[in-house]
Amino acid sequence: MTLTFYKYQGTGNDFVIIDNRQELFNKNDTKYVKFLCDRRFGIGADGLILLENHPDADFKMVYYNADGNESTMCGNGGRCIVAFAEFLGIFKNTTTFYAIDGLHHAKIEENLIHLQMKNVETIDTFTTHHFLDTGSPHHVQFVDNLKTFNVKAEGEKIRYGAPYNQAGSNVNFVEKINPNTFAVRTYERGVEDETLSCGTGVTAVAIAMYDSGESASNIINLNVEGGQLKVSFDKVEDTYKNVMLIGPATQVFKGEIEC
Ligand SMILES: N[C@@H](CCC[C@H](N)C(=O)O)C(=O)O
Repeated sequence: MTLTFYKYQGTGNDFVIIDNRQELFNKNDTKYVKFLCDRRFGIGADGLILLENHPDADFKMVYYNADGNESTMCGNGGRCIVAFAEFLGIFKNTTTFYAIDGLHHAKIEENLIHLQMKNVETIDTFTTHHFLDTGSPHHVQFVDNLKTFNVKAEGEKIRYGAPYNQAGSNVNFVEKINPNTFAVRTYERGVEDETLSCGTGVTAVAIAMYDSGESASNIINLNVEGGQLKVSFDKVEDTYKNVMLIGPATQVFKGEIEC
């Protein structure tokens, strides 16, 4: 049997995406998902996404990390699946879909995907870092010389260390470029390496920078290794609402693989 797949990337965070509306994909085969994401023996990706039917929305997103395990929300994957759903003709202009963290609204304007992320109420602030959940858990920490920083080695120590331990956290290292712009490099849990971009990660960085007074702007530019993203939000009392992750998402190729 052959499996048809699509490859997408959003600022260099890359995904295998499969139209699973007929529910033919075996969702419990962790080893097979890991194989599809393997860059040497499989197709190669940071994660795999299934597009499925949902009774109350245009579609449902199911996300797996490259290690083969289903995980929490993926912001760049969310932007890519919106582009894929539009390509399939599921919607025009605006859409709503379900992901593991609830309902998301999205639109496509001038080739950019605007994805509404979940509200953020809690930000834990420490002397060295911030921790918050933007759909996935994120540790946010300033470093000097981000360009030459060893993201994999330092990220791995934090991801597996206390208080995160085995459950882990994604780890974002940040440098301020100007009051509205931050450079970010992310170590991703479940990929267990640096990726070129992390959507929930830059969302966490933008909110943490505003919350800690590093930025007074509610529209923040994020420079990641794979390109540029924007995050906007409104702070209403103590909650960050209307959180939007904005950036490109591109179909790279379509293929078939034996399964
Ligand atoms: N690439 C992602 C985050 C994916 C989830 C993460 N690896 C986790 O398991 O927490 C993004 O763009 O948000």
